[in-house]
Formats: sequence, C-alpha cells, structure tokens
Amino acid sequence: MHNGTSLTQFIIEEQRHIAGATGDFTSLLNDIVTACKVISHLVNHGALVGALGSAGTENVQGETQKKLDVLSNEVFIKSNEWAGHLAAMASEEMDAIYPIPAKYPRGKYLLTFDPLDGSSNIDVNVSVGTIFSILRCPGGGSEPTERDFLQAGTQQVAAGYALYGPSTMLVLTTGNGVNGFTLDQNIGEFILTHPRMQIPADTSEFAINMSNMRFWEPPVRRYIQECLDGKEGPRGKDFNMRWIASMVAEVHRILTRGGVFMYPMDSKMQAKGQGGKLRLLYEANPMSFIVEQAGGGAITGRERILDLQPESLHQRVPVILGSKNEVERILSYHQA
Ligand SMILES: O=P(O)(O)OC[C@H]1O[C@](O)(COP(=O)(O)O)[C@@H](O)[C@@H]1O
Ligand SMILES: [Mg+2]
Ligand SMILES: [Mg+2]
Repeated sequence: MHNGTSLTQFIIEEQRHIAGATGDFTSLLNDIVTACKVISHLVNHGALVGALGSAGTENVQGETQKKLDVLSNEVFIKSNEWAGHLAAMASEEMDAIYPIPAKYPRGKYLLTFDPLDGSSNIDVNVSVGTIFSILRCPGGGSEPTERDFLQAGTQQVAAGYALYGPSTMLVLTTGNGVNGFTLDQNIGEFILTHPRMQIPADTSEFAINMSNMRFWEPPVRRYIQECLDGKEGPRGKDFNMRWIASMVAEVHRILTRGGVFMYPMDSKMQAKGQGGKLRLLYEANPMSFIVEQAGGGAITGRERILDLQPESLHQRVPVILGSKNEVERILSYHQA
C-alpha cells in the first residue's frame, strides 16, 4: 500500500487476508472510524462545544467521569449498534456489557473500547485518544454474555487507537503489521501516512509515573535506577524520560521512535486488591497486539500480556511494553 491510500481503501484490502471475513468486518471498521472522527471534532472544539469538565458521575472503576468520557462513549454506541456486525460491546465507561438492542440485527463480532484515554489531560488540552479491540463472538452472537468477552488477547481480530493530538491519527492492526493514518480535515478522510510502523529494538527513553517510585517492586526499581545512573552506571549510556499520562500518546511515541512504557504493579495497588492500573480488555490487550505487530514486546513483568486469560470485564493488569530488548531485560530482572 502506498502513502496517500485512504483508510477505506486500505480496510477493504486488509479484509482480503482475514479468514472468513465478509463485508461485515470492513463496515464495522468504518463505523468505528466514523465514531473517532466525531470524537476528534468534540476534542478539537473542547469548551466551544461544552466538552470540558466533569460529568459529576462515577464509572465502575470508581473514577469520576469527564463529560468527554460520557460523550465519547455515547458516540461509540450510536455509531456501532445499528449496522448488524456486532453482538455486543463493552466499555471502560459502562459497568456491564451492552448487548445490541433487539431493534437492530446482531452480528458475529464483539467490540471493546476505551472511548477516551488520558482523561486527566482533557481540561489541560494535552493529547488524548480512543482505544478499541475486535473479537469474534463465540456461538455466533445471538445471546452474548460477559463470558464471551473473556478471551485472551491472542484471539483479537483487530485493534487500534485514535490519537487526538496536533493532528488526529488512527493506527490499526488486523494481524498483518501496523499502519498509521492521518485525518485530512479538508476531505474528512484518514490517509495512509505511516505505513508498516516498526519499533526499534533498542532505546534510551523510558516512560513511567515516577511519583509511584516508593511503591514499586525491586525489579522495576532496579531497572529505573540503572536508567537514571546513565553513563556512569551498568547501562553505560544516558536515558531520557517522558510521561504524558495518556497511554495512547505514549504508545504512539514508542511506535514512532522507540521507548519503553511502564505502568507496573505496585504495593499501593496491591494494598487495594487491584491487579494494576490499566485495564486488560480495552487498554492492555489492544495496545499489546499493536506493539507486538510492530516488532515490540508487551508483558506484565512476568508474563506475555496477550497470553493472559481474562477473568472479568474491567480487570486491571501491570503493563510494560515497547522496544523488544528493553522489555526482555525487564522480564529477566523479574525472573532473576
Ligand atoms: O494519572 P497517572 O498515574 O499518570 O496515570 C496515567 C494513565 O492513566 C490513564 O489515563 C488511564 O486511562 P483513562 O484515562 O482511559 O482512564 C492512561 O491513559 C495513562 O497512561
Ligand atoms: Mg484509558
Ligand atoms: Mg478512558
């Protein structure tokens, strides 16, 4: 595929290599893309469309929802519930699964999504995103259940994210590499600008929320300390640090120039009985699929994320992903 190809064209081409894919998959992806375009408009217009501030409600994770969390969730539901490709959806902002209402036909796919990622950055005009993952519904989709969503990340048919930054981009994998598209606001179409994205195996850049340092496990503390020791330390080279607090923006930086992103397990979360910060089904799994398809690695610290068997819809896991050699080094520190 050459630069300048539209996303619509690209999706039709991609469908050709997916076993059993019919037009359903193509138009499902197009509906998701439409939802991201609408959310991009809301993000870009912020206060002008009343999209800033708190919604005054809490989601199942006990987090205060932002207006844009709720608005983006509604946009995703409205764009994807009517066309007959889905059996059900699941979202960060909805406690239970959302079976497609009886007034619409049901289809063979399941969609999980984080409608607005990086919510703490909305009101300060820093890049945010949307993350999504597509699964097949066991049993064809007539009576979908929560259990149907609890599939290992290796079962994903496709995954992607939209990044609402200086430009709006969409990055997608269907298991055949990773491609990035930029929204041409003039024609309202995503255009292929970043074909076959690859993550460099080595890096000198790490991303972690340092304010949690005193709660980290020894392997993570050792890895970060060695990065901070730089040239004078065992790594023999200096490292730079970044933390945007929007997972989508961190992963996009890593896809573009390498790096390692870490939201590891820590004693504060353990004390709360929490399995991590980020959610397996609609953050860790789709991002791990994309990162692995771009030549990187994605682990919990001790295991490959895509091999995990999900136990619940909003399950949280530790996430360490990015440049392959760094991720393998961090894995070895956990195994040591
Ligand atoms: O506030 P912290 O500890 O920096 O955490 C930031 C992390 O939390 C998240 O914002 C969680 O995602 P949501 O905004 O979708 O809830 C990630 O995007 C980001 O990596
Ligand atoms: Mg998120
Ligand atoms: Mg979110």
